[in-house]
Amino acid sequence: MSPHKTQPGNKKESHRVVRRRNEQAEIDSIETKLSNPDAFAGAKYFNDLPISDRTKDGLKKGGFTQLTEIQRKALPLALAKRDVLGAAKTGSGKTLSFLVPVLDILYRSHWNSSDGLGALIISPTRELAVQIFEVLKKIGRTHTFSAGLVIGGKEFDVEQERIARMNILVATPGRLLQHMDQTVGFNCDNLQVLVLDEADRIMDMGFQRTINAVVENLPKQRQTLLFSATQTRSVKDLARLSLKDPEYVAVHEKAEHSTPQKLTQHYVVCELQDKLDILYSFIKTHLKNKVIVFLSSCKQTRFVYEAFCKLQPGIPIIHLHGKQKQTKRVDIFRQFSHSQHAVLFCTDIAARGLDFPAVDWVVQLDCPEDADTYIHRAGRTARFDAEGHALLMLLPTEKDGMLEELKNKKVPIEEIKIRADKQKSIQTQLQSFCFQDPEIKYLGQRAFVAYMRSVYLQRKKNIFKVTELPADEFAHSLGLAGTPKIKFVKKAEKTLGPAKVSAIPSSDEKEEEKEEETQKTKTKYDRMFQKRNQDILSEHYNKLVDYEGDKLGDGDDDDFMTLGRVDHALESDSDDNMKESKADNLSKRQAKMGKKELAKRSSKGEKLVFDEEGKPHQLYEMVDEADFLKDGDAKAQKDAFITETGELMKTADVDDKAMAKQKRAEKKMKRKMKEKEAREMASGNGGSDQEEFESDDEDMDQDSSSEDDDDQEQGKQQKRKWFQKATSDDDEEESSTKKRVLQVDQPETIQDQEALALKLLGGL
Ligand SMILES: Nc1ncnc2c1ncn2[C@@H]1O[C@H](COP(=O)(O)OP(=O)(O)OP(=O)(O)O)[C@@H](O)[C@H]1O
Repeated sequence: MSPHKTQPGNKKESHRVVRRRNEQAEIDSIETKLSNPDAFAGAKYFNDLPISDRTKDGLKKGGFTQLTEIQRKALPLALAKRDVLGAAKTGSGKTLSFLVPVLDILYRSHWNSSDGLGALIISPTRELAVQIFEVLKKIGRTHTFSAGLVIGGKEFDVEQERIARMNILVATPGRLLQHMDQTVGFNCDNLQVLVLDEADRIMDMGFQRTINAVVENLPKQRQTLLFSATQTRSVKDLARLSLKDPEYVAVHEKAEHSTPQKLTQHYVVCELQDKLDILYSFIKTHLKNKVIVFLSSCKQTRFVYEAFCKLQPGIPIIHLHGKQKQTKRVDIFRQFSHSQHAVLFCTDIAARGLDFPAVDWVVQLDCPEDADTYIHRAGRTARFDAEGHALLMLLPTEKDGMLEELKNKKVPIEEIKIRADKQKSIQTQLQSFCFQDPEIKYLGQRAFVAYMRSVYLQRKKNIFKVTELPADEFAHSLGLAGTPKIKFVKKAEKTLGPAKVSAIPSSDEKEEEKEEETQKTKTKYDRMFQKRNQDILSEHYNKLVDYEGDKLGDGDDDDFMTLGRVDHALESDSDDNMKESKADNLSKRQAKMGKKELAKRSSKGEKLVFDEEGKPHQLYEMVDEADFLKDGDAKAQKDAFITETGELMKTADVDDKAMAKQKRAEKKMKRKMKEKEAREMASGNGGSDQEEFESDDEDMDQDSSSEDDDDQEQGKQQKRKWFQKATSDDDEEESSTKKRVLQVDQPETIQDQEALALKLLGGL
């Protein structure tokens, strides 16, 4: 029992009163100790610090006993209600450096549900917010605060309902501001603590204005804690705006290296076209490891994921990128966290802050944009006091520039060579995947363009040299038969091997040029395949067109480069398909022409026979003359054929006419029914219940689709994602939505988590 605790003095004193008195004594004692926070500079354990028994209990239950360096330095100051600007290496324990003060400061203020919002934690990404929320749940379950996640990706009005009741919120900037603007009853006037986590990333992601607007809505009299892994200028700017006389806590500033001590770091210099072979060989030799592979775009991530799944290397493969639905991303985060051996292909969405336990290797397949991004990516392994390895793949053209950057940032990294005998080529397999599966080929093309684009867009031109990339070889290494044509929207005209790069001179002219380009690239096949109902290939092609359409919304890849012409070898395919297209697939032009005119213009049908090699021949070429004459002379055979075919056509014509008549009758009937209903409505009788119900359903569909519009992958409503596996995102989504309706015991979605957290943390 703590020294400040007392027993009930007399029977009339309720346990509640005693508890209150004990709590107050504990709080008084803590406050006294915190009048000199420097006295705790040498603390080793959480128990040595002046924090509440409840928080200590939560920390113990969460498995946290010993302090990390940043915690030792930042906690006494933050607990003493000072503004803190904290900077420490990745994986050094910054999260607890602000969560412990948040809980304890509210506790010391006797915060309860009627006091409203007491602490606000802002994180740049949803994943990170979820992660912070989970740690909060872990250590905060001994308190009685209510806590919520405000990260978008779920219904705004549901959040609106709950947000006003929360004591602690973990939020992403955009969604938070939306609530500040639109949610009546969301009041931050009492806010005690504001936390800005991953401040460097908040700034990198362009949230400066949003944060400024959020801060404007907060009371000036508050405590602010700002944490960051790197101390950039923009972080200092942010600190100037939001902190008051802050205490600077930069624990690793004087350290020899900026990366964790137990992180072993290597780089390998290789050609672009060899990267996937090296990656595959690496994975095959690390099957008993947990590996994260960073790529530079969502499209590459998807392609490499799909292709490697098909290669079946013998280890679970998952992928994470910004185009996945929020729930899917959270699922993947959990799945990888709980895996012992797995490979995660991902974009930089997973580079900062995410805390996957026990990652053995971080492989940077594509060069990071700068040394800070390298440090963040590599920091996904060797966290806390664990060991880890990082491997960076550099192109010969990237080597000097990137190594110089890393040296300046105090990153100790050494070169290793790949043993040629250990390297296995997967190019033939990728080629055959692309050949057999147009979807893989399509993904490969997109990956190619996305990679080129990402290199082109890099700011550091001394490292990233797009014109020196071996475009053809790279395309082949992805399994593509030809190099997709790409266009840069930029001043100078450049050519990448045979891949033509056309130019758009200035932003003013951009739109015009774009239009022109669109006109130019509309070949016969473009036009033909835009008619959705033609054939399978057209559907495949339409996806390309659809995704090009996506570009406005997704802002990811394609507004800078586009696939000018698609390497499908479509010509013969499409001609055949056109021949086979049925009458109801006629183009508008053909339909206008009328059947008779069309019949006049079109050539007569020919009967062809295919030889063993698949080559077509006229019928007579394949028949021996003697055999042919057995059935009578040529003229007689011709007459018999015409009579027989004529009869068949007559029958077919009768059937067609009967069918057309029936359709007309059905149409007429429908029209009459509609007219009748309209008359009834006008005379005051509403439509049937059934109809009302159906139209409600339609609205619901529309709502649910718009709810997902942050996710470009969804593309067309109701349309199955073409690149998915049998257990697709859609299926999972659907089942998780169903689950949401049911009472859940185990938290599976963010809502479940929140509900659980409410139970655990709060007494609403
Ligand atoms: N005192 C502690 N005792 C044991 N484990 C700890 C302690 N503090 C933090 N950890 C663990 O160390 C890991 C890294 O912590 P955390 O995510 O807070 O680091 P970070 O500094 O925020 O990293 P990043 O900059 O990458 O976000 C987590 O798994 C966390 O559970």
